[in-house]
Amino acid sequence: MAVQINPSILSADFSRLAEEAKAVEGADWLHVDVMDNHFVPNLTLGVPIVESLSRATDIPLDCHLMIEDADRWAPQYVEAGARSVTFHAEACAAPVRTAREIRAKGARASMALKPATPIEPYEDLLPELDMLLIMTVEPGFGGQAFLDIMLPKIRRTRELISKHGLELWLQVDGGVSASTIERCAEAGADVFVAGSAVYGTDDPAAAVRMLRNQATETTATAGWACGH
Ligand SMILES: O=C(CO)[C@@H](O)[C@H](O)COP(=O)(O)O
Ligand SMILES: [Fe+2]
Repeated sequence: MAVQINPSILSADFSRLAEEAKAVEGADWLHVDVMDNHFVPNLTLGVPIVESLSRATDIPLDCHLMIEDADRWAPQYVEAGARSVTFHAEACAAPVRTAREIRAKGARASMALKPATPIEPYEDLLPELDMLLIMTVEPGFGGQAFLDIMLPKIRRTRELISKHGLELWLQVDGGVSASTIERCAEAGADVFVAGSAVYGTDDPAAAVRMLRNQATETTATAGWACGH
């Protein structure tokens, strides 16, 4: 029953991605932010770099697609080596079909919600997913301040997961750091993405360990049970 810490390479040095992956050995997943300059006002990387990175590291890749036309692209990221693929609800025309395609190709299927997107309309879809990502900043950039106003949504999502008895992981992404991770864990998150709080330090592996300890301690005393 362990929490998971996923460093985001958005805050790493893009010219040394393989080394930056080694710098966080012990992390559960490597979080890869794919941005297309349409869904979000920023541009990062695509399928060829995910392919190369998946060959360069043993840490499984958790691809967060901040791109339009997610239905078309999500399966291609599984083929590129991603073990988990997250599409945005706001960018996906057929989330059930897309989630099933991701799973059929052998990866974990995940859906993300921007801060203004409520969870309630998606309650019936949750069994189709392996993870739900609640954005705790507006997507597009690393290093933004954590949005406390997302805590009630995390709490409501955890309640829905419990109500339906699902094995769904609940990920938070954006502004997660030593000063915010406990609030997220207390509200019900069990998978934590951290970019600047990991790669912005001198010792990224130590930052991962510290975040893990904090989240684990909080989870142990929180009123909900971590599902993995
Ligand atoms: O998806 C995103 C941003 O859109 C994130 O994954 C960021 O990379 C998180 O960076 P920090 O807020 O942790 O610095
Ligand atoms: Fe992300």
